[in-house]
Amino acid sequence: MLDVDGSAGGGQMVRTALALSMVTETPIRLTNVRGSRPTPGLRPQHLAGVRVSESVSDATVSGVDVGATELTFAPDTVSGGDYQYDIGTAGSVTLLFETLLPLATTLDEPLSLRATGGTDVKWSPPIAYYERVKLPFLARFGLDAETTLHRSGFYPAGGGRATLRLGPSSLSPIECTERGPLERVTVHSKASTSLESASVATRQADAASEALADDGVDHVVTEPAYVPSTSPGSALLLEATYRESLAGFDALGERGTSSEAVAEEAVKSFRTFEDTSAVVDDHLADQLLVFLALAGGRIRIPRVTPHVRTTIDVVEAFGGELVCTDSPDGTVVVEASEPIR
Ligand SMILES: Nc1ncnc2c1ncn2[C@@H]1O[C@H](COP(=O)(O)OP(=O)(O)OP(=O)(O)O)[C@@H](O)[C@H]1O
Repeated sequence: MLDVDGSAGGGQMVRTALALSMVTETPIRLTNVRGSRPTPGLRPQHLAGVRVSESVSDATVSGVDVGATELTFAPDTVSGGDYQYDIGTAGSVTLLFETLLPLATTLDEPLSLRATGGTDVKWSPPIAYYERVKLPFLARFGLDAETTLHRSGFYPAGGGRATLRLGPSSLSPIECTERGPLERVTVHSKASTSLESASVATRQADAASEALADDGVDHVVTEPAYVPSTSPGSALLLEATYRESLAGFDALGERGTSSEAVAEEAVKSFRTFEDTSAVVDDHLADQLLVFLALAGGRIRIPRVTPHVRTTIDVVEAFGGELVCTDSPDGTVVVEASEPIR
């Protein structure tokens, strides 16, 4: 049984360890789960990841409870088919998808997961980021995956629903060290129907469009959407298309924050990224590493964030090696010098 020490990180270490355990068919013992967080141990959204992984890989597990700081997970074979999971809170649906996404590389038949929870919640990829940035980027390297949004779910009630569908995939090496010129930015804005009278989605889109126009950035704005949801909320995504890459910059509305401030937050992240030569944004950077470790290749990321560091630690526990080389302009090239398997 492989020991994976989670003391340096949070939920992402749990998800990455589960995914690599299933892909490599390696039983694991996870210790010091979410050791660096103020409330260590499994939270409901991490428990969801373990439970779904248990179902799809017919795993034998022990120690799986909210608050558990140690658990064992011994997968059998991953089976395709249709699965469902209700996180029960506004816990992130996309982070639940994260646990299964790498399984596309090992599947013999399609797999789908219909999940209920938060689709646009803090500290996780909003569903539009998944649909417009992450999955299209990985599709370029052979990942067959798509998401369908059935209903948006915001904090605190959640109640959002989305389906992830995976097809058997064979990845080519992720070689991506130059992004090429910016071709355009696409602005996607949505808000709950209850916020339509305040024109929230429209104002977010207009403010983002104005700021991009001031910067002389070629951009298009998709029709602002008003969507049914249990709790009110709003989300904005700037999808930046470069000749060789995609990057995303998102922000969520919350009580006390103006629509214009939401736009400003997303535009500011885009401007910061534009000032670098990185190929992927800070979030895709850490989310891609598991695929880099499986497929091989090299990517240029903005910097080594704590999430990047701890994902590299998990990859190393599974026998892979990701080497970071600093570039003179401050970006970092991560190379899979030793892919897993
Ligand atoms: N705004 C965002 N857009 C895209 N991705 C995001 C965004 N915010 C966070 N992420 C991604 O979500 C993941 C969050 O992982 P993290 O381990 O912090 O979360 P967690 O499972 O909620 O656990 P914990 O509660 O321990 O922090 C990371 O991959 C991060 O890059």
